[in-house]
Amino acid sequence: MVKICCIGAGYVGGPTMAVIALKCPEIEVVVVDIAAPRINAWNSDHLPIYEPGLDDVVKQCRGKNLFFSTDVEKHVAEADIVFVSVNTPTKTQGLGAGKAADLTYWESAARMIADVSKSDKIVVEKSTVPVKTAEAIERILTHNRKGINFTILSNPEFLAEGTAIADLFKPDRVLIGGRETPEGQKAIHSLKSVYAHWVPEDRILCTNLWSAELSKLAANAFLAQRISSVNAMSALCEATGADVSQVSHSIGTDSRIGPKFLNASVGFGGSCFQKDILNLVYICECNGLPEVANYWKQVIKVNDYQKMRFVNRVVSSMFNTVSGKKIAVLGFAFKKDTGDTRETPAIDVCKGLLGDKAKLSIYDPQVTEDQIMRDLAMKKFDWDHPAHLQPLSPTSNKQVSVVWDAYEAIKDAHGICVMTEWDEFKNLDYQKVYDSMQKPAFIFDGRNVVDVNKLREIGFIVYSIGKPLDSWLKDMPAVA
Ligand SMILES: NC(=O)C1=CN([C@@H]2O[C@H](COP(=O)(O)OP(=O)(O)OC[C@H]3O[C@@H](n4cnc5c(N)ncnc54)[C@H](O)[C@@H]3O)[C@@H](O)[C@H]2O)C=CC1
Ligand SMILES: O=C(O)[C@H]1O[C@H](OP(=O)(O)OP(=O)(O)OC[C@H]2O[C@@H](n3ccc(=O)[nH]c3=O)[C@H](O)[C@@H]2O)[C@H](O)[C@@H](O)[C@@H]1O
Repeated sequence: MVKICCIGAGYVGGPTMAVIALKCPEIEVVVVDIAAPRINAWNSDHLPIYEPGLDDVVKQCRGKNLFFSTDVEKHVAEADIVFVSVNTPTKTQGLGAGKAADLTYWESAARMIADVSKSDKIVVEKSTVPVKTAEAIERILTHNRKGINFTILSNPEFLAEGTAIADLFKPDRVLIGGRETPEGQKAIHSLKSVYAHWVPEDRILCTNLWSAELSKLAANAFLAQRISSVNAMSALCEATGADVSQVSHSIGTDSRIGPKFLNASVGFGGSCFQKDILNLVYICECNGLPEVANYWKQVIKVNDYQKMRFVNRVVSSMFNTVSGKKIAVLGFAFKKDTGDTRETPAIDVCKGLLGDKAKLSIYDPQVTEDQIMRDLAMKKFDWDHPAHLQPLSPTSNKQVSVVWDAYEAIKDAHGICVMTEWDEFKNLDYQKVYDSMQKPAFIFDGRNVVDVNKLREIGFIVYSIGKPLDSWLKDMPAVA
């Protein structure tokens, strides 16, 4: 029986391995992690991450050919294929701070693999890593060699949160990069045969190691760039009376551009876009390509601009101050159908409003009070480390309350900020909402989910990203 071990039971390791176990009943899959609470949760009825369809997949194979364990060394030693799906945060100190990837967790995983191995292994980079990481990992693995052969492959993951199971069941492509040597090609073939259980062969792309590593960074950079491009247009739409949804639709029907990833928003969030682009920028700088670095840096700058533009809209619309005013924040996750808050734009928007002394009442159907308080207190980039290395208790904030119902959050508020596109925010009883608020009642829609005309009829002053401005907002500066 082929044995697979995955180091890192997170958003990628957990769902990816669960799907491999489901589709390959003859393969034993063990997911290991240093974080005991995470492993305990994977072994319980309350999985550590919320992902539609995941519970069902885990229930079907857990205890049969899918296992979760903290016994990292034992399972790595027994495995034929070791996936490494650990954190690769942005460095906060030293060389490359604020940009370069921190490979501490990857390096310690590689050293451990080298130490405990007693048989040949294929080591698979699942984490997103800087191009050429495989070279460094190979050195660590082979330096400690006791006659054992390690073959390294790059197999970056392209799933998106909220649709992880659907993405894994039917991926646009699976990418496998390896050395162009007989051993490298043999390892590619072995990994390919795992995915071939359910992925059509023409969707399994095989490249050299560096192309696979770079393709992952390039894919995220291109996706994020589309959002920054449409968000840049949204600012121009507001200034000119054009409607960004109409512009997106018009350009998206051009088959060369395509309709996806053209939704203007308060800004992109999530654990990877910013981190991976910063990493790309750093690699370009290190390779003496400052113009290329600056080109990609602009994608992040526009994203930061979009979040600040939103805060400034809120404050300037509400008579240039939100001090002491209750603002309801609807949604905190970085997108719908996930409880993940990593780099969510809601953090920057909330911090901006708190800076102007607003009182926030936050509601998200999947995010706990504990998590929100942690996020609002955490330093930039600190979230991307294993749980046991993060601050233990969240700092309470008197200006923030977290509630478990949208209407409760909204009651007596001066304004509403929609931060996540949860479906339930489309279907609120907005007449009831309006009646329960202070007047004038403002709604700032950072996700373009509300029916602007209907809300204006009720009496709301509505701001929607990139839409023709409410007459109330027309004379207000876009950036206060
Ligand atoms: N979250 C996502 O949607 C995607 C993430 N990625 C990449 O995948 C990698 C993992 O991301 P996530 O799963 O989101 O992170 P995560 O933080 O959810 O999971 C990483 C896990 O690795 C564990 N870990 C760290 N060092 C370890 C070690 N030495 N031994 C055992 N366990 C260790 C941590 O305790 C943590 O549970 C990152 O490189 C990320 O850029 C790629 C595609 C999608
Ligand atoms: O490497 C990763 O971590 C993953 O990053 C993204 O996936 P994810 O961050 O989970 O979610 P996306 O659907 O890409 O959304 C990212 C952010 O962009 C925002 N977004 C997305 C699309 C859009 O049109 N407009 C927009 O503002 C979302 O609201 C969200 O805040 C990529 O889509 C995945 O392919 C990749 O594997």
